[in-house]
Amino acid sequence: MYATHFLDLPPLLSAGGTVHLPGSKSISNRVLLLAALASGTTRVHDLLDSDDTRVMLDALRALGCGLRREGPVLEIDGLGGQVRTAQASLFLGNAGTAMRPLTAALALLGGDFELRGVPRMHERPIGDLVDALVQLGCELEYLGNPGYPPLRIRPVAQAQLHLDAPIRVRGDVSSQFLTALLLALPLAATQRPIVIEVVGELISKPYVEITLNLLARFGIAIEREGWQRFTIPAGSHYQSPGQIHVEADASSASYFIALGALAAPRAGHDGIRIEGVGAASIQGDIRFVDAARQMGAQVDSGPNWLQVRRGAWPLKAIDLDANHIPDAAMTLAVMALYADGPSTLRNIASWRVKETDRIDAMAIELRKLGATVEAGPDFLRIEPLPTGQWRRAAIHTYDDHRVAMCFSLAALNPDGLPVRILDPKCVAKTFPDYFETLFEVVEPVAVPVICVDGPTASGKGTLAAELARQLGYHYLDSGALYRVAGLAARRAHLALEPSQEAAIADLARALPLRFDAGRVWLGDEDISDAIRTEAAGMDASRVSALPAVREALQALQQGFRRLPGLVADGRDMGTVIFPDAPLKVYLTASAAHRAERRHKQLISKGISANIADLRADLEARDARDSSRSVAPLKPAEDARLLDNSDQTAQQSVDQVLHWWRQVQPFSEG
Ligand SMILES: O=C(O)C1=C[C@@H](OP(=O)(O)O)[C@@H](O)[C@H](O)C1
Ligand SMILES: C=C(OP(=O)(O)O)C(=O)O
Repeated sequence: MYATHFLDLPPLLSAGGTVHLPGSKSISNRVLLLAALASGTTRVHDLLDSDDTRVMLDALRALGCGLRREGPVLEIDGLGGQVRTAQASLFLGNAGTAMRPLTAALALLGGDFELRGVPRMHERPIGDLVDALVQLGCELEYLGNPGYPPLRIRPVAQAQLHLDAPIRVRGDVSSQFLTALLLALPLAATQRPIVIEVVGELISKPYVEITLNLLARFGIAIEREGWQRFTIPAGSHYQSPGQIHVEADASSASYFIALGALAAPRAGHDGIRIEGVGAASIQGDIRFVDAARQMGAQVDSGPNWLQVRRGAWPLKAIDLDANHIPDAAMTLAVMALYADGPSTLRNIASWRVKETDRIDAMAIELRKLGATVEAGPDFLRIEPLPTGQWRRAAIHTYDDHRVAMCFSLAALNPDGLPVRILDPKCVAKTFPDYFETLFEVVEPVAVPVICVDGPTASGKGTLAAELARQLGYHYLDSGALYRVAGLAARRAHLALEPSQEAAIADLARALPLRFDAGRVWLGDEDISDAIRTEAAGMDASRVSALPAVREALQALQQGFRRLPGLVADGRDMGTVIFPDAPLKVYLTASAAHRAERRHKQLISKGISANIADLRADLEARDARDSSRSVAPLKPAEDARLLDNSDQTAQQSVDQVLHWWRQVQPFSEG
């Protein structure tokens, strides 16, 4: 997951390959609750691991539920209708699928509970569900604004519940209120049937189908008359199915279906293949496939896979009542930019009460890209965005995973512009590795590289590693490669001189080298410390003067250029290895400053050193590095010079980030 302030997506050229998507949020959280309420142990396969499921798991654990991980399987010991903890304060993040169903279940289970979430959760309505539960005789109290979490639940005896009359619940704000009652009321239906009546038009109906389907898997067969009346038969009790598999998330699939529809085919691939969800899905969002086809996508499917290829191009505009696919329809709003006319998404009022006001958020951010958008109380109308009119935008994501994921598709724009996604970690709600998964199947126009070259002890490593951290980019410490080559050559008893050039180059080419969490590995050995000695530095300088060794290491270094970008530090990054890098920095400091820094570094490691000697060594090394015939140490012609003699590390980082903003500007407004 990218936990950076922003993630810059370079313009994308094409896409192709296979993605395995994480489990469905809607299925995962329903299964967790049902397994917790049931008698017996349930083994859940392929459960989604994300913020929304984590808050549900934490809540179940707090209620006394036994949870065990066995590799990819989670084992849940059901509570059999009895909570083991009669008092708890539960934090449910921004998970509607945890807050709403747990409210109903806990109101019926009996106990003293507080349910809270993130600030936005306290703006998401729950009044219709609370009204239904109060009608039933449950005791709930608002701790903040009436109609919204946080909530306090107090115990009531089952005998006090009014189960004779139908329980009426509004269905036009969120289907999760009905889902919550359906999931929880079997707790009270042991003696008599319970009837639920929906007031008003039920929205997001396919989510109620998921609920009914999973209840059936846990032994509860709900009878329904249309979408208005649901009966939970007398004698209902949750029975664990033993094992249950969670399908991949169909809403998450929408971004990859769209990718297949939008992107030019990638050489050597036949469109995008999505594994884990397909035509046999119980998730309503699989119907996104119909909408994508209507826009021109070619989609083939099997029971649990989809294969998507670009069909009509540009896409065909769409006018759709998207009430049945409220989550996936956000993806259509970005696809509409690539259509042959204006597209309209209707009957989407519920977007206004989800992770953010999604109608406003989509309109604002689409306009930042240059689009003309009309936002109404329950619709969005989006004009296509012609070539030449796209703008570089920093997309505000409103802590809404879907805003972040759908706007990544703007990186396919025909104007070849990058897109900045602010706060990319918001995808953690349902798809923590979304961007990593995307990067596996897209081909960028070019992967951006920032080169930081300069003499020894100029602070390149510190600067480059920090830049990489802040940008979410990969990091290449090319100096380490030479150090490793030097170390390997020494260990192979090769003299570090031209007579052994070919042998050292062969060795370098086959180095089993790995950079992992700030450590350097050679095979199974952590050699991070061994390559950091002064002697290893001298050896690195020696082997790096051998042209055949440099050539052997070139391809290895260029292989580090992967999405979303690279910060490479060394001596010839800008001149030889990445000559097309959009930003090259040549970092220097006076020999006196560098000797002083090196001295401090050594002293802090308990190694005694003499500043004058260190300075003499540095100067000798500078002279050797800048006078060697191959790739001598010198600034690239287009490098920006940065003398950090009188700068703090932070000031250097800020300076380079300022240059990077000049090279790659984004409009925030
Ligand atoms: O029951 C569910 O799993 C969901 C129902 C839908 O909400 P609404 O019924 O509020 O539209 C959907 O947007 C949400 O992501 C998940
Ligand atoms: C609306 C969503 O979430 P929640 O389950 O919190 O309602 C969503 O995932 O798009």
